Amino acid sequence: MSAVTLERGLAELGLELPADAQGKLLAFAALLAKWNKVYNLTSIRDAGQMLTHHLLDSLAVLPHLGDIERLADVGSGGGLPCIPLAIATQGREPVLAISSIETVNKKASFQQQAKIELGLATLTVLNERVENVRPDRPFDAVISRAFSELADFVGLTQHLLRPGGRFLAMKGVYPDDEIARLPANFRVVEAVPLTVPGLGAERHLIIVEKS
Ligand SMILES: C[S@@+](CC[C@H](N)C(=O)[O-])C[C@H]1O[C@@H](n2cnc3c(N)ncnc32)[C@H](O)[C@@H]1O
Repeated sequence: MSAVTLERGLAELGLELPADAQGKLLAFAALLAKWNKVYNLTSIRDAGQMLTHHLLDSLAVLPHLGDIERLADVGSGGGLPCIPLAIATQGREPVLAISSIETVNKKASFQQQAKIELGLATLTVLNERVENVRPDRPFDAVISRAFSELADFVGLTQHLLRPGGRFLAMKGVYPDDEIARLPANFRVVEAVPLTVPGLGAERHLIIVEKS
């Protein structure tokens, strides 16, 4: 994993991160690579691809989160995008509290270990099915990456959101068919094309609101 490639990628994304963030991102990638053998966290084995396909891909959404204070990442697997986002927003004002929701115990345990090793105070890991999560306070936004099709995503997570809150779906090519299948009371308010450095594939952030 190249620190230079990461630095270049972050610069291409226009991201200025806290001083220790790059080191923590590289440490997270190393943890993923190490525990992948045991926990089967990702099909990606190559260190360079780990950087582009996971870290930079996760961070590409950061400029589009807005000034939210509470974010839930649903079906977060090995901690994507929540752990790169938590690393990148340490020390941010207002504080961004991120709850990671993952049903598979070994994946949630990996995230909990990464949270401790990387000192991510703003990250909470919930080993639950999203359907069973009842937050004390609703979230400003719910994000997911490779979780489900749009209609299932909004259906399974709408109980987490405050009124006016946003669903943020990280997708590849523009998902016309999935958007067409959204229930009538949900609408796409923005579809942001994302360019992930070194990825060479289409990415979109689909932002949905309940009307
Ligand atoms: C394809 S993985 C994607 C993981 C991660 N977001 C990523 O981009 O690498 C989907 C994850 O959703 C989790 N999942 C599936 N159904 C879930 C549910 N109802 N509640 C919480 N997590 C769920 C699975 O265990 C799996 O880890």
